[in-house]
Amino acid sequence: MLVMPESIDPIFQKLGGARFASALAASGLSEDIKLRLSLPKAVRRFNLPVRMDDGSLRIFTGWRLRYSDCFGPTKGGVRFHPATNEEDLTGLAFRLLLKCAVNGLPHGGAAGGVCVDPKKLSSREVEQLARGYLNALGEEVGPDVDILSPDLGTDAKTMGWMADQFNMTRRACIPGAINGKPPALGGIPGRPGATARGAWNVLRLVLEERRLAAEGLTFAVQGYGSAGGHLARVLQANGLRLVAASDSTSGLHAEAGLDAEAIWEAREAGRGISSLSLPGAQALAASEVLAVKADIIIPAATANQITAEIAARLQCRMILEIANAPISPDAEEIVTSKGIEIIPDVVANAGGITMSHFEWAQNRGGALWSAEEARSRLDTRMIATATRMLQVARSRNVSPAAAAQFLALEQLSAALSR
Ligand SMILES: NC(=O)c1ccc[n+]([C@@H]2O[C@H](COP(=O)([O-])OP(=O)(O)OC[C@H]3O[C@@H](n4cnc5c(N)ncnc54)[C@H](O)[C@@H]3O)[C@@H](O)[C@H]2O)c1
Repeated sequence: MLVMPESIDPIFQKLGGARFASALAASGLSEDIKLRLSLPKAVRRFNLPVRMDDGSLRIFTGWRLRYSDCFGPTKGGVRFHPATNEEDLTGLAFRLLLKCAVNGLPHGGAAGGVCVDPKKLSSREVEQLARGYLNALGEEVGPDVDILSPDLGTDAKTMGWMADQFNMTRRACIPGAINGKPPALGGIPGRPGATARGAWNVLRLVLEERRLAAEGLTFAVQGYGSAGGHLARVLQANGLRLVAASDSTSGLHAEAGLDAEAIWEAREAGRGISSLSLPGAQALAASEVLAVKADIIIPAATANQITAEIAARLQCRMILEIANAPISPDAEEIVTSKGIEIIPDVVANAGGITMSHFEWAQNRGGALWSAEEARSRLDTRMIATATRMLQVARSRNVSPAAAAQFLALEQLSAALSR
């Protein structure tokens, strides 16, 4: 694909959304750097044969997309999901690059996956696919090249198969190539709650900056999953009140407060929110949780959930972005025109990737960190990034969301000016 100067801006609109595109326009980045940034470093597509349990052969399509290794080896998830496609993976890898840039992580963004519904495969078939995926990457995977981690439809078990396959092909034990492994195989303790812990650190600093006491503030969570559910519990433990929550089954609303722990226990037991009846709570549609009256709204489900229609009905002071790009492009201006503060995804949800970076660093150093050590390092990094973001916002008189984009561009410019 030949990229002409006039076609660069639409590419960035698509890759990084309006927020990135407007920061880019104000950044004065050279045309050379824009050109370098406009295309991924490498895109691989492969066909993966799997011998099914019934003896038939099926071929699944997989991709690995490495956006840029300007900060270090690329790093990113591998998803096994029926909607996997190259365009979405390109956007994911680009946003991961921005996240590494803002958070000063020595990695470039990557994303990969296979177009498959793993729920329709047996465990043996998924194992074949995971091992086949790793084999297809050949030399383009490894702790100094590209590091794989779990994403939709993949978990610690899948990553364990890939790590085993990687070690077999290299005839060595090299744990730093695959992240999200079980702790017994070199995974990092404390990974599951890392995104929530990081987000709380960021929120705490933003509240301090705005001279708001956390105690007694109300919040609502859309997407009571690993990230959203952990975060609801952390916020409740710190004195905030959960007034609404939803998962894909339904939502609940209670002005006087919902018990974050009770909803988490139900989730852990495999029961959705629709199965719950909590004292004083009324049921409401999953997406309506975003429009309830609360100080902080936390979208933690999927992208583009805050549509223009929802944005017009928002009744909050702040949005803490846990899902990636949860505000649709046409809604962002409505949100900001209402004076609602956005705590941006690239900083708010970076606890997970930061902990994942620690797993790689721990594996390369050959040491095993304690959960306490990993958490304390996470706190230090998250506080440093959030503090920088707020300083830039103050000094440039822009929103924290814009400041985060400026920080990313500054880092990218320094790394790509050659
Ligand atoms: N888990 C992490 O460490 C992490 C880190 C960074 C970003 N994120 C982002 O946060 C989001 C959630 O990730 P997760 O790991 O918690 O996933 P998860 O699968 O554990 O949880 C997702 C939750 O969202 C719910 N959901 C899905 N669609 C919904 C809808 N339309 N309305 C309400 N609820 C809905 C699901 O029922 C589930 O409870 C994703 O966008 C992910 O990219 C997660």
